[in-house]
Amino acid sequence: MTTIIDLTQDCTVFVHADAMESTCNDLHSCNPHRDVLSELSSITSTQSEVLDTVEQQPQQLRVYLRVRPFSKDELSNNEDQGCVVLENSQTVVLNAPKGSATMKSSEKGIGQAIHKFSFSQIFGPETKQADLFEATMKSQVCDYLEGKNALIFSYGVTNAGKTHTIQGSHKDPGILPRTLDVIFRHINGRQYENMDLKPYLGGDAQYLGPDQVKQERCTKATVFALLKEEHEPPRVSGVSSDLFRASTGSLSFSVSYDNTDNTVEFVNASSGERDRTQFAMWVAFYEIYNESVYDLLQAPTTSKTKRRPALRVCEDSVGDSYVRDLKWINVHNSEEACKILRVGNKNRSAASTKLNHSSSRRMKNSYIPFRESKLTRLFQSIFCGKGRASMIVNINQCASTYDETLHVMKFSAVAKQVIQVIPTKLQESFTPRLMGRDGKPLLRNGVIDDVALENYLSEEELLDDEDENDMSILPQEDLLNVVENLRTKLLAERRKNLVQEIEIRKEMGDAMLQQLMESEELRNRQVAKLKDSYQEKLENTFDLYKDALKDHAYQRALERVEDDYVPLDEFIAEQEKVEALEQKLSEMKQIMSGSTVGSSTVPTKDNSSQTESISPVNVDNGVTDAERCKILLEEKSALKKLCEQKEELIVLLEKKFVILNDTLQEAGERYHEKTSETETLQKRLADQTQDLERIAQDCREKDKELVLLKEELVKLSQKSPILSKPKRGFMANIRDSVTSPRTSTIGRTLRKSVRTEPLLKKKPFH
Ligand SMILES: Nc1ncnc2c1ncn2[C@@H]1O[C@H](COP(=O)(O)OP(=O)(O)OP(=O)(O)O)[C@@H](O)[C@H]1O
Repeated sequence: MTTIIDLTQDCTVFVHADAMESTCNDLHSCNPHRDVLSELSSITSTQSEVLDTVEQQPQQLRVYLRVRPFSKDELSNNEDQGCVVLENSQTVVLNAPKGSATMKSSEKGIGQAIHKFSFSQIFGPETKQADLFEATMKSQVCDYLEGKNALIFSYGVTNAGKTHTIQGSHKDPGILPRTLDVIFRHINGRQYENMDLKPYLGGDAQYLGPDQVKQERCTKATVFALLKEEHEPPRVSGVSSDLFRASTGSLSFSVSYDNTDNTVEFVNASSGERDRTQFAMWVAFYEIYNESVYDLLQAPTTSKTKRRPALRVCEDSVGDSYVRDLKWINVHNSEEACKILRVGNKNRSAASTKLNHSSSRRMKNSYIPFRESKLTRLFQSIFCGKGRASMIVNINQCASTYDETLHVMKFSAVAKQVIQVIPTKLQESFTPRLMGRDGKPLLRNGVIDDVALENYLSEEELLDDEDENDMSILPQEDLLNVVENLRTKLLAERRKNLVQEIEIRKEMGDAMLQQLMESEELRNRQVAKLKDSYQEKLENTFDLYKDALKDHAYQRALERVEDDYVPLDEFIAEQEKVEALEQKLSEMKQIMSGSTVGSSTVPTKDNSSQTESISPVNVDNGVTDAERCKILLEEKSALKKLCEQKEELIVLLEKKFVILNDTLQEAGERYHEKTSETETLQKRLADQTQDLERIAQDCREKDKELVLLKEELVKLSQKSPILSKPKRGFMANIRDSVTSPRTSTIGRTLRKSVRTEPLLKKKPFH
């Protein structure tokens, strides 16, 4: 199987080409489960004559670099800044241009501005398509025709030359049409015309019945019909004759499968064997987009809203991955193969146009780890040693895409490292077998192994949709059994799951309730604590404010008293003045009433003028009575005003007096309180002084007693020194304590007890 991939930024396109070799014997056997490859007889061909030295390296992955030339536009846009320098055929140096993120980082001391990479081989801008094919693909195509799997893929940023390298143009074909051309040149005249030998699962082939063959023909016609509306493009054959000259003149291949162990071995070509070999060539074309696999030979849906059906990736019995339900088309020449390529490209561009119109275009691609991607799964076996892989890294030399280019180079370096460390596995059996988890086949001699099946249908297996094995390889009856078994198991699993779910829900509910209650209680406790502390703080603050207000009011009252203070003498003098004036006023009123009574009988127009005219001219210091009266009236009103002011002042003062009185009273009360407290304390002090005196007195008495006792002791010891010796009683101790007070602890203790005991008995401290 050869797989050629165009690994673009957003999707990956695969073109599979499977060539199967077989003898003409047994080709019409219709048993689809026969291990057809084991029946293949040897085929002959001439062996490859020229092998590139680079390609002889035993690497799993060969990584080539192709640098495309600048376009005219790029040159006029100053994209040529010497970013890519080819040191030799295997080493390239990348120089970060000014303004690139790499240069900016290196200026900040992060990373470098110059990077060096080495490849299996580097192809510069001047490399022709034919030269690239010769140098990279020749030996791989040779291997493929010998029965080995091959994988070729390109990787690079957009506009780097991937499509040009893989597909090329009609005038300048890339490695895919060239490969097809070489293959068809090689199998020319030895093609197996019937369509009844078809690729099956990951790496097998199966015979088809007549109905299935009809179906295949119909499918092929349908696929080709998709191109009918197009103008027929110039035929590839015109170019392929050049190709033939360039690439196949000296090339010939041979391959043989051993009948017993299916190993592949080279067989020296002999013309007789070569004539008996026939080839059937099948191609498929699909893409992986956003981790979904789409068949590009499937006619696109006409509906604007309906999505393309995605295909599933399955594993066969030996663990080889394959795309299930993928369309394989039997092709007989490179023209047919290229038509398939055009159909796929057409469907691909139709799908991408539709995608651009639909909202799903704004869908963000989620990151899929390389190990778990569909791409890795599909080509795992090749990366693990069941074939050879080549990666062509495509780059442009533009300064504006330098950072992306550097990223591609780094990725390729890593990919090479990763793939090289995957251990090489031996070629495994091609027999399609479904293996259980314990490694035993599920089907032995057409009978299902119940134990193996039981193990196989483990819970995990049932639930894992992605990794399921393909049951379609079992016979129909067995399939029914498997389906029945699965149904029973599924029901049992569902029941079990339901019970488990109910239990888990209950457990979770209980746990949550418990947690809720606990947290509620904790919260209540915290709230109560907070409430208490706030209450306390509030009360303290309230007390503080109360005190502050009291002080303030008291201060204000004192200030006001000071402001409005009038000395008592002044006040009395003022009052006397007021009284004198009032008296004078009443006298004047009397005088006035007398004069008014005398003139009231005579009606006049103007009372005041009348009064003036008829009043006697009472000359006193030159002022008439009328004038005096007027003055007095004015004085009276002035005095009245003054009186009113003074009365207000008196009221105010009285109020202040009341306040002052209260304050004084309060102060007096406080003073009394303090005085009584002081008295109590003084009394207590006097009591304690008396106690002290009494104690001192006691001490003095005790001292006296002690002196007496000492004297007595001295006397006693002088009188009877012999008697004193054996008597080590109380008195002896006293003597000891007295004679050696510093050294005897007993003495000290005794003195202490003698001194304190009576005191304690007499009056205890309180
Ligand atoms: N080696 C080359 N020699 C001459 N022209 C080339 C070469 N490689 C690429 N080109 C031209 O550069 C342009 C971009 O190439 P191509 O379309 O193959 O890039 P790409 O990597 O497939 O881009 P995308 O990922 O966007 O499809 C095309 O016009 C192509 O013809």
